[in-house]
Amino acid sequence: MKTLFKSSNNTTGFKRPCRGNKLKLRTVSVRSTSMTEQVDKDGVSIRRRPPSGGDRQACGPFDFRVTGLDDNKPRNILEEIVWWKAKEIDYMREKQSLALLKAMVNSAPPARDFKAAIMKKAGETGKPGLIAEVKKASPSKGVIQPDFDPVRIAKAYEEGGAACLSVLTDEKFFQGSFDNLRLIRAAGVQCPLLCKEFVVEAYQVFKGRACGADAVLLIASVLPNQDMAYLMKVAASLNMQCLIEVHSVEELERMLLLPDIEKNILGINNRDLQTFKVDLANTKNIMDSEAGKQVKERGILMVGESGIFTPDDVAFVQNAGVGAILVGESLVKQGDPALGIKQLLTL
Ligand SMILES: O=C(O)c1ccccc1NCC(=O)[C@H](O)[C@H](O)COP(=O)(O)O
Repeated sequence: MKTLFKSSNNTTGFKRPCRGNKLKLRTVSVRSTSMTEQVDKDGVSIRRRPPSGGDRQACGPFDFRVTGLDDNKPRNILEEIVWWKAKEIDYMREKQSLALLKAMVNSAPPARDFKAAIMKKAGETGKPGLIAEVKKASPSKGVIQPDFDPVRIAKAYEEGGAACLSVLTDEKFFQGSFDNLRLIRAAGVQCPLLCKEFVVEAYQVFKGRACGADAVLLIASVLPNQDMAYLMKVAASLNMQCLIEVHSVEELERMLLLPDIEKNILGINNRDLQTFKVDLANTKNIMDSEAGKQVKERGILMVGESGIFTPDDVAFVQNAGVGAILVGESLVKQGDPALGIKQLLTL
């Protein structure tokens, strides 16, 4: 895929131009307001790296700055996050090799069944299975919970009736960490854990498993089908499941072409990452589409993600056809997150 190099002053760059250079416009009409976004030939809207490489380039022993890189800025927050990941993974790999992670994975307790935990809870309560998110901060809201103790919050979520937990591991944009995953698992929390990371490489999946994750997030706007299928295989080889996130009908159609999609879970994100606007109608519109009907016929478990604050919101996405919900902000900011879950799900 990509070929990273270190230049003479140790900055990181890319030898190959971004495949996202050949972009076309697509009108996404599933939201209440239609919007236009750029997608490449694989249907991917997020460019994985700056189109002209890093701001410094290397050629043999020389190192030079490329000027006039007007399109070399991230177009939205997801692009900014993904571009940062290349550097972050390099740094992580220097501190902890893949070989070391593999050894940790081999001696880790087995992964738990994420999907089964959701279905079990949903069956018991008649409500969508809750994936409660351990989230300190976000690019859209800044710090959400200043008094952030990940283990206390995770235990409260479990006590309140969450089926599974989502643990944000991104440090720069969400103030999360892989350590939080490890600490929550080590504290004896029984709910299966989702590694909520912006995955672009297999290394991150191994890292998540080594820290105790049972499932991992993969985002359709970031990963073309070939990469998605590869990362799903990596996760399956570690007995992990994937939460595959879409935000449009087109992305859902593309994901439905993937082998073994039924063994995993599909999520619809209600947050528009260009504007940060959250609209629960995104879940309904996608579920009402032809692709949404196929999802129901094929019995694929769907998750409504983001912007769920009230029992009415839960009812709205449940009526739209999802079997699970992913909730962060509305629970994590409460003094008593266990009570927050009971009130949200009216248990
Ligand atoms: O939450 C953000 O601001 C955000 C920005 C950029 C990329 C992803 C983002 N959120 C990730 C999520 O999917 C949410 O944390 C998750 O769905 C929970 O959402 P919420 O209940 O609204 O906190």
